[in-house]
Amino acid sequence: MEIVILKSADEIATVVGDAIEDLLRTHEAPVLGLATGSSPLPVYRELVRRHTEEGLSLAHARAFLLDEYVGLPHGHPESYREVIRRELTGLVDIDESRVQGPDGGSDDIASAGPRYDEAIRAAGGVDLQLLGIGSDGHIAFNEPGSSLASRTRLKTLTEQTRQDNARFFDHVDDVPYHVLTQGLGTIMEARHLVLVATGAGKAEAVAAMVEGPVSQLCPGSVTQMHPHVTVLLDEDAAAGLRLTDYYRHAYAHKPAWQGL
Ligand SMILES: N[C@@H]1[C@@H](O)[C@H](O)[C@@H](COP(=O)(O)O)O[C@@H]1O
Repeated sequence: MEIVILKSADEIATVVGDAIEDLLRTHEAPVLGLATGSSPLPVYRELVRRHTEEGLSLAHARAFLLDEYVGLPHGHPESYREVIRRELTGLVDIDESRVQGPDGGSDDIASAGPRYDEAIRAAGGVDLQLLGIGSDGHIAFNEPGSSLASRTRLKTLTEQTRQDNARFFDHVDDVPYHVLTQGLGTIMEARHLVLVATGAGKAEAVAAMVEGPVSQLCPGSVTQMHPHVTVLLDEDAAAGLRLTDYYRHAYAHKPAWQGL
């Protein structure tokens, strides 16, 4: 696991933007894993900027979302599929048919998860998966207690997550109780995990994820078992870590050929 501590969310967006640009320029059929929440937004703004100002193309890419609310009507402005359209895919040159999320509006939620995992597999798997982390250590919508081997399936949100996400809705009562989320096992199959966390509110979750035990109590900690993980933090989000001197030292001496 590589820990990169930078000064600001904009600096993080530049570094992640470089990694995504490299993937887009070097792969014929790149598959991106997209996350929602506020943490990846600066990265999306940077990709839109590179597309608009520098001609970076996403037309040959495919994209899969991490998760989706269950029960919101198709096209609901806070459904994650709509959020991604608004923040990224509708602003660049990727055709919307190449962007897929778990079908939270399906009449058959029980089979929607396995179907989604199959779609990711059929596309060749995710090359680069963007991730954020919830204040309780969840990634995607895998709440504490999630099986570390889980596949895409229905989960029930904790009340804390419903409260955290209430800011996007008129009222907390409007936040769905259920979601369809890629499982931790599904996420772990992506070839490169890129997790972004900023702000003091994430410091505790980041410390548990990076330096705590691998445990379903902190679902993000499963990423310690992945061979290629990059965690990008600002100073506030890194404040609870113990090995920061080493992380900075290693990044300062990183061989250029390694990329992210
Ligand atoms: N399902 C999403 C997660 O993918 C995201 O990581 C988390 C944190 O969001 P934020 O980045 O806004 O703190 O929110 C939601 O629960």
